[in-house]
Amino acid sequence: MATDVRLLRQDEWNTWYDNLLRAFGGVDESPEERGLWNQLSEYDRFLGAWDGEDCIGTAGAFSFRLTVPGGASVRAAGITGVSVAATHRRRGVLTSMMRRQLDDIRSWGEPLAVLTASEPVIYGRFGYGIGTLHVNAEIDSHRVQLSVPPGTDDVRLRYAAPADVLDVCEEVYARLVPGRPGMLARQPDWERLALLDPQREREGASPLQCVVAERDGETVGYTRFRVKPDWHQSSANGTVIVQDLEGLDAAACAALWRFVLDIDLTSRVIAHGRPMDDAWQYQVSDIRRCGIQTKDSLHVRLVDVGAALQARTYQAPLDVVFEVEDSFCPWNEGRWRLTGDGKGASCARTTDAVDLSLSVRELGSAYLGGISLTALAAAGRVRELRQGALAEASLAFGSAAAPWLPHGF
Ligand SMILES: CC(=O)SCCNC(=O)CCNC(=O)[C@H](O)C(C)(C)COP(=O)(O)OP(=O)(O)OC[C@H]1O[C@@H](n2cnc3c(N)ncnc32)[C@H](O)[C@@H]1OP(=O)(O)O
Repeated sequence: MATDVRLLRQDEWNTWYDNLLRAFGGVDESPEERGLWNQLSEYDRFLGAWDGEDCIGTAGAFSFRLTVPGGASVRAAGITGVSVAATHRRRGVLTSMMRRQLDDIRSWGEPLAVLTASEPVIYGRFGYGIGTLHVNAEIDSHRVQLSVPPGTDDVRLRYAAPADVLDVCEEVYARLVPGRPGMLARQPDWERLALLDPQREREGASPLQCVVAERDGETVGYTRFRVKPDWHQSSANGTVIVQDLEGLDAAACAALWRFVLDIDLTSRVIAHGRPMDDAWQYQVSDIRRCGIQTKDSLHVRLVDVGAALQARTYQAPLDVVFEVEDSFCPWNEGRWRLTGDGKGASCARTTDAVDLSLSVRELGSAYLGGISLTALAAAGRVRELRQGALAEASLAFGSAAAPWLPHGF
């Protein structure tokens, strides 16, 4: 079969998108949702695979900026919309698209590629490693109390229509981005995604609601959520489904968490995709009643090992030589000396003796500071060739704030 992988043309978008939706089950989207994704598509970075006239593969790469440890905002391709028609699966179409895409990303000078995976098994072979985890919580709010920090009672909460306060919520979001690796600087129109309120996702819940947190007239946080009433049992047992909850400080966050946990006629709070170090976990009276699970979130690929490793800073001084294996992007293969500290880093080719041997996938996992090199070594995926190098690198690669991707793409 001759498959043609090429840039998507604007007049092909509807066909391309129908193929993508079908690969995910074929459920329709509202015109508003579809229109927004159309608008966000970047034609010079989106690929289609064609078998004659038929679109049989899709893949895109948004032009993101990703916060890395130290706070720099680094160019990163946000891989999206990957699909292959079920009629053409397991014949190498995805592999051809990944080949073209990673070559393109390299030619654009972007050191990183990131994605969220429908199935984590797909992307390791292309050099992606799990770089962030997140928490999914289902909290029994009748059994869990929150002990809040000083200042929480000074935070004023008020309801507002989500669209009416979008600008102030975005200001809060923008202030949080540099402080947490894994967050994405907002690109034009991406803020509208948070307001999409598809009927199919409500499953009996209310339209999106919003509460902003204010102090001295300034917005210091917000939450967007839905409420799903449940009158079927002897008492009301509704559920609060949190979409976003962000605060600029501990008191603002605590006020918002206390609010969602205390809404009358509800007994459960579902909050998925939360940071691993979300503070409420250390404020609740009974963590076992919070139904906590962890899940892989952002998968990270170092497209240019040298540029990526020197774009971040390191928690402790380090000077290590890595031997990197990268069969899919062989330009990364070989020895790299990384020296750095909390102020900056440099990473260059070397012929010096190797300290640590690993594949580019492990570097992707460790890159944002969420998965430790020590843990990867314990799993047999990093080899230490100079005693002490593993502890040194593992400490240096860490991050004070757990890396977190706040939304999918
Ligand atoms: C970032 C995102 O957009 S994530 C979304 C990914 N898309 C989806 O999940 C939609 C539904 N699935 C699909 O569209 C397709 O099955 C895809 C895109 C996952 C795979 O496309 P294919 O063209 O079949 O992949 P391809 O033939 O290139 O496979 C390459 C290798 O990966 C393996 N592979 C691919 N998909 C899977 C999978 N879902 N599970 C296990 N192995 C897989 C293949 O077996 C093959 O292995 P091999 O090299 O050892 O033989």
